[in-house]
Amino acid sequence: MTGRIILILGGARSGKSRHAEALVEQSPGPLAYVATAQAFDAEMTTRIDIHRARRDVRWQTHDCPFDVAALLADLPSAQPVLVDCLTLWLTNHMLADHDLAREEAALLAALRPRAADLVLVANEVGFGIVPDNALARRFRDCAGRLNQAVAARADRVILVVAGLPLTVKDVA
Ligand SMILES: Nc1nc2c(ncn2[C@@H]2O[C@H](COP(=O)(O)OP(=O)(O)OP(=O)(O)O)[C@@H](O)[C@H]2O)c(=O)[nH]1
Repeated sequence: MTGRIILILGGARSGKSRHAEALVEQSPGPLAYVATAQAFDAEMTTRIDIHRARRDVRWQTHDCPFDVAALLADLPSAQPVLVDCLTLWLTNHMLADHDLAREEAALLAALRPRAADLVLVANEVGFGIVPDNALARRFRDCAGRLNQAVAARADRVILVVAGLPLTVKDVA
């Protein structure tokens, strides 16, 4: 059986992570949680602790702020994987001044069909007003382009709004 590639989009606190976790938890464990967040301050540490506490023993956590492509290649194809989230992964590379085109190409190449589902979470950041500084505008544009590229490769794309999932792409 071939797993699906599923992209879950949503705004901050939209419930996208919880929806993604519930989706992956439908598969038998062990389940891989690929965390791209870096805890630079106490607030982020608390957020991460809350996430860790709600994951049960089926989950194996991999902290991976940068090389998600290499990790995906290493994880067993039959293991369900959740990557949370691509927007923080992009932020990490932008702040480190890495070659975004190269990193994105490697990530997209790693989105190959696997035996189990691969679920990716990303923020939809483009709904607000035009940011007033160049870095924020670049980030918004890069995030939007990345979401489009991942969505093009995904079998299913779900937009989570106020905790409610709306399927916007479903290749049967
Ligand atoms: N480093 C690390 N990060 C984690 C871990 N568990 C969760 N995270 C990160 O926590 C982030 C989600 O934080 P939140 O601020 O709660 O999510 P949100 O996007 O605002 O809210 P939702 O839309 O409801 O998911 C994700 O990007 C994960 O990478 C972990 O074990 N380690």
